[in-house]
Amino acid sequence: MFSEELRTQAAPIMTAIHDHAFVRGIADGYVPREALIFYVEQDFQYLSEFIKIYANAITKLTDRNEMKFFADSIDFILNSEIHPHHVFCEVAGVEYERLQHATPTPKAYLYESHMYRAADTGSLLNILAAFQACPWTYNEIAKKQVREKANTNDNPFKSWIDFYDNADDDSEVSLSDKIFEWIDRLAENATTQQRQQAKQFFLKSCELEWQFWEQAYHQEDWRFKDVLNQANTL
Ligand SMILES: Cc1ncc(C[n+]2csc(CCO)c2C)c(N)n1
Repeated sequence: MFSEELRTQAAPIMTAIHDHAFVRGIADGYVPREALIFYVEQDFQYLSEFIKIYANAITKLTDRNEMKFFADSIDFILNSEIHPHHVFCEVAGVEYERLQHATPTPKAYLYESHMYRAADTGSLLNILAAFQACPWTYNEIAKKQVREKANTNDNPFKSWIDFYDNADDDSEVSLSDKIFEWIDRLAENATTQQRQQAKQFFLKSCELEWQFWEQAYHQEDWRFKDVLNQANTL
């Protein structure tokens, strides 16, 4: 199965995500305040682009069920995905509204551009492969933390963990499992070259998920951020 190949090849990246200091911090109940703020600022920007890319993907579909999947995903990001941001803001003691005007950092910009590049190929297989790192890695993080019983009442991130553990639990099959099934159906009719391209999109997105945690933990920004910000005011 193609999706098994994807999971197997992404395993070292998934392990590094589980072991990342930010992700361990969520399980342990402590993440430095600056890291939380940086994450929310960048994730807000990233998710706004994500919505636009999903909307763009709908234009490539003819099947109503498939359209519904992307429409539901847009609804989820707009209306539900703000909850985990509120959790981080509460722990950091900052107002969410104050974090909604950041300039995308190099890694956020790279991840967004990577998704647009997948969309530009016009291939639904590439789009789903590039998207899939997002629900897959978050669901894996949450499932592992629930198995480790990290979501105790005294963990300030309890509701973050529960959110990503339950987010796709309204049916037996999780959202990321459904996307993997969809990827498998498309891969059956794809050439070896098309499958390789989709795999590249998936694996790079997985690395970019790791990079997203990393940049927030170390607050990695543009070296000449002041120049960029100044240009906005002129
Ligand atoms: C960098 C980054 N990656 C993944 C998510 C989580 N996430 C965003 S949308 C979605 C499901 C809908 O497709 C999930 C699980 C995030 N917030 N930020």
